[in-house]
Amino acid sequence: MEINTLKVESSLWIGNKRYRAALSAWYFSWTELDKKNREKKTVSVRVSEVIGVEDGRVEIQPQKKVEDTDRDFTLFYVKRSGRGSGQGVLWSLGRTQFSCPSRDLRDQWVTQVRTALKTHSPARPHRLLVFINPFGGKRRGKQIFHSLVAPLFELAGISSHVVVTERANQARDHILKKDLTGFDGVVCVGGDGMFSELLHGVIGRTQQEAGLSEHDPSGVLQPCDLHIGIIPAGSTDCVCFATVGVNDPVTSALHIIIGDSQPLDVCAVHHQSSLVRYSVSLVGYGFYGDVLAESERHRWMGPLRYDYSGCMMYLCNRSYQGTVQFLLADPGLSSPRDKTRCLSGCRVCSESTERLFPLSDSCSLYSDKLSQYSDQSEGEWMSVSGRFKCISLTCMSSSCPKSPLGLSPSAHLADGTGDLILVRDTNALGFLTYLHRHTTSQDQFDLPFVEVHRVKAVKFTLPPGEDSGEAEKYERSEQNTEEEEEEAVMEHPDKPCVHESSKSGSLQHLACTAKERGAPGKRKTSDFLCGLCCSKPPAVSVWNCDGEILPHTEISCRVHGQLVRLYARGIEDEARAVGLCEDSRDCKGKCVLHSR
Ligand SMILES: Nc1ncnc2c1ncn2[C@@H]1O[C@H](COP(=O)(O)OP(=O)(O)OP(=O)(O)O)[C@@H](O)[C@H]1O
Repeated sequence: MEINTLKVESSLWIGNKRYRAALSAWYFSWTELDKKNREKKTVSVRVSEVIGVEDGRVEIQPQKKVEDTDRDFTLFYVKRSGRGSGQGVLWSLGRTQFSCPSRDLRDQWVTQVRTALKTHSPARPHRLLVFINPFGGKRRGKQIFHSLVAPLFELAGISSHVVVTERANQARDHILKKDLTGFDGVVCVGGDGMFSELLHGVIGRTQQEAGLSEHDPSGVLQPCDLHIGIIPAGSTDCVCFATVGVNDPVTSALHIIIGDSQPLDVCAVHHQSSLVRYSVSLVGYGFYGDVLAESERHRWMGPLRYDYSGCMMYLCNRSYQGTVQFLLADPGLSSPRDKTRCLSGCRVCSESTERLFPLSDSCSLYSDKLSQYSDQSEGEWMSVSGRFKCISLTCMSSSCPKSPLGLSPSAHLADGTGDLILVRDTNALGFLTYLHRHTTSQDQFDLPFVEVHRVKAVKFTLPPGEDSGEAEKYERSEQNTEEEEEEAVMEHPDKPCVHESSKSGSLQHLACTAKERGAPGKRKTSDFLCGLCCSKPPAVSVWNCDGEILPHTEISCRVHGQLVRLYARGIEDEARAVGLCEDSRDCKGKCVLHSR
């Protein structure tokens, strides 16, 4: 079998220790030998996780240094360097310098490793379009890219075209309008807002090219070939956290280099027959909408604004009336309460690929765009009416550092479904219990006022007679305080704001307007406090769609299975990732995958 075919095998030295090294199609392994030729520990690196090989003794960090000796070569590879603050495994750049007995042998090793990389890692990107938001997070995007990421890309032979954005939506517009021939993927250096720009650009462009309308709420969308990479550099990096397991620029860069590919479900949100926005993590009404709206008024607080606004909105103790209709997913496939986790190599997601794209061959996964829903009947629509503290739809667990298991711990990244969580009106203590359970491993769905459903589509309507234009009114009432806005803009002149009139761009207008409302201590908070703190609570909330406020209250959502692909592999199970070599016939179980 090819797996056992050795490309090259010889004695090599690391320092003054002798090793028996072997390169097969899938692994580069080296075993320390003692003076009596007895084997000691073996280190084994998957060829797919080799970043590059260089002649001589090479260092790239903190600065590139090359000592061009003719019997040495340096191997760079993915090294698992422990657990991050979340669920996932931190990656760093492993480096080992080998010495050969002769120059010929050195050249043979280098050539064979490079050939193995070409043959067995075909999905690696060669050319990337990188967008850096210089204002994201702590404004370290440029520094993060140039000091941590660019040297890795260079080592791996990836050429990158870098665009430092000068305005909101520049990245989205660039992807929608410019010639992208030759690019294998697009990368953002920023937070969830930047990711969302790339998501909208990539999906929009793909639909344009396929001649499909994004505005039909029940239409099928063409899955996107262009991969998206995320280098986390924002104040919220939830999508990166949920798809890689850690928020670490080096880990993400290494996933991009080796061409990891994680399909992702996307929820399309429509109002009547217009696309409003795409979401991958949260579409939330009630509490989560109110917290976002409130937090936008306190941007000057930085990331603390979310905690502050969460407390304020909790104290307000609001609830809202409405009707939620939902289309159930097949309960035989998985359930939001089955206590499973969607980890790297998830069985439910990989079986979903076959179910969502049954006519595709493995080389061209998305060759038949219409296969996705062709064999599915719509299924059964259910309806729930009442008063809700919050309504959330999430296409992924939405785990984040504050909630390591997330909004829906058993949600899948790529099974073509979302989890709908309905939290009915309850007393303040009950709701606090629900919220608190997100920060522990206790089951937040095991409460009498909470229900969760795995769904393919959702519709929300207000009670008859309720004004469906309330979200717009909510916005307009905010615009009345123009003087205060001007002051806020004066205080944050470096956050330019672009107002747009296109359908999807209108959201940016809303978000921008909210961003402009940052003046501390000048706002009449009484409009927003209710329940415990004020007399007239609002009848209608707003929708929070991946951190943006939607301009409509009555919306419909449909999950599009595996619509985009990220340079990621889902959350790695540490035990499996750093475990024994899978090639047990070669190493007889003694081999450890990469040193730590
Ligand atoms: N040059 C720019 N100037 C102003 N805004 C920009 C610029 N480039 C991108 N943006 C916008 O800034 C928003 C926030 O960016 P990003 O997500 O990278 O950072 P963040 O700190 O995580 O954001 P947030 O403020 O939402 O927490 C995005 O919605 C993006 O559209």
